[in-house]
Amino acid sequence: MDYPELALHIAGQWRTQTAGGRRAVVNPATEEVIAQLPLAGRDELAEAAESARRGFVQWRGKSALERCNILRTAAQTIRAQAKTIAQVLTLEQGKPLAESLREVTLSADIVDFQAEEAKRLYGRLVPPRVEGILSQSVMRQPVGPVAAFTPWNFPANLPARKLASALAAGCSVVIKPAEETPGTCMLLVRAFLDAGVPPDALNMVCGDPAEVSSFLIDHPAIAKVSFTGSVAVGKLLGEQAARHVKRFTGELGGHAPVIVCDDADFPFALKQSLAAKFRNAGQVCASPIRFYVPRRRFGEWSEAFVQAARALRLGDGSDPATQMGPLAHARRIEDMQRFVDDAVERGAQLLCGGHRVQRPGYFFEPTVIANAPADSRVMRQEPFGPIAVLQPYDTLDEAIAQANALPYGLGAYAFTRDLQTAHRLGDALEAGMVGINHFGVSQPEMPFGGWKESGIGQEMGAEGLLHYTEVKTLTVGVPS
Ligand SMILES: NC(=O)c1ccc[n+]([C@@H]2O[C@H](COP(=O)([O-])OP(=O)(O)OC[C@H]3O[C@@H](n4cnc5c(N)ncnc54)[C@H](O)[C@@H]3O)[C@@H](O)[C@H]2O)c1
Ligand SMILES: O=S(=O)(O)c1ccc(CO)cc1
Repeated sequence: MDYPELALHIAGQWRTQTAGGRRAVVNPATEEVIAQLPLAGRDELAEAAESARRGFVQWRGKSALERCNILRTAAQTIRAQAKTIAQVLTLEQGKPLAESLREVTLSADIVDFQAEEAKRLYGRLVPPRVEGILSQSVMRQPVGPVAAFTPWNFPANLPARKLASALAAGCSVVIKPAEETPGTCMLLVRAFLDAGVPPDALNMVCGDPAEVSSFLIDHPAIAKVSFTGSVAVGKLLGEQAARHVKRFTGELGGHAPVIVCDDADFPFALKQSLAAKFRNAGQVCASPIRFYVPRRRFGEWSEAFVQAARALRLGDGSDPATQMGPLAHARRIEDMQRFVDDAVERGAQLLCGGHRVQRPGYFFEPTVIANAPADSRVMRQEPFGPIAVLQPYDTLDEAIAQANALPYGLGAYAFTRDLQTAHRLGDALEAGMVGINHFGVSQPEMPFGGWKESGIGQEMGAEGLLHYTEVKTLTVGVPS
């Protein structure tokens, strides 16, 4: 598999020689260096922001239909190149190739959906309350140049969400993908530019994350900030944006509960839960973490869960036999170990896993913990890895209270065969996305976003586009 030569896109040029030095990109399955990433210096960041300012004027001047057609062409290119992009994604991020392929084709679907939504950015005509007014309208206009920051867990999907919505709304973008996984984003950016997005309307930079985000958020050309990543960093960037009263969307961390009801179809719930838990090695913001299981069926659930977790085949994502790949980088391994050790020290039971796999690559065993005390770190912070926590409960009220007890609210799930219980849980669970009897809450047509500390705003769906717009009212009176 080939990994491309990396370049940044600044002020209409692809640049391989930049002022900020270079950083190695590593294959997490082998720990081998696969490329050198050029990093932007401050002058180049300023060039990118100024370029976005010019690009905004050009891009917002195009009709919605024109923008739609260009974005749909980009989606076609992404689909046509899906296999190549997926291979690059697996090389830099580690997930199994089939997962990468699905992610890339879904990214094309996200672009298509937002492209079509561009044509439906409707306004309203409001009857005037005084005489002499010809029209009183409410409209949506693009917010302006956007600074977008995406992490390494979905190197195609997360840039696609931001680029599709921002560009569909008529905004220009400076995107900073994670330095661990820049190749996939570079191929997406290329697809948009080849499709006809003006070169100044789409810049891609990399560098030191804190320096780049700080520089761009403060830069006067930037009107909106969109960030996906941890709650801690989201708060920092949100605060910085707020100081300039700049618009901010944050897709932050979660700590998703799963309530398995007494009446659930256990084999079905188990199969779905295992697939959702260990997909992308658990590095998914809406990944299920806390499984609440009726006490009388706890042993049955735990045994089956552990057996299936132990049976997972770990390996290089490019091997078709691999079911779970490595973690994205070395820091994640250290963090997993801290979560496990802390839980065990505080009295939780380690049912399986809990250690780094002794082989090259950042592999961590699928890990199952039971009866973790509420003050253990794994019950308070997102592990963002292959760790599941199994907790018994006595009443559904108690399970709901525990599910809602954390200051996060991204995904929440439940399994039940009873329609009334399904609706009760759908109403009671405090999360932006609730899945009953399934985990597929991330769809191009549906808004994706968190409650509480899990975020602000949504991406995808019709709502996703609105966050890249400002409301303007226009009142036209009779000339004299
Ligand atoms: N919501 C998500 O999809 C998502 C994705 C990746 C990581 N995370 C969270 O991040 C935690 C730690 O991940 P990590 O070990 O890579 O740590 P990290 O905080 O160093 O990096 C996480 C991501 O945020 C970016 N980032 C970090 N500081 C930034 C800043 N000041 N400005 C702009 N971007 C910045 C990084 O480039 C990376 O993409 C995870 O436990 C998880 O909670 C969340
Ligand atoms: O693969 S998807 O289910 O579409 C998905 C889910 C969550 C996230 C955010 O971490 C990205 C993609």
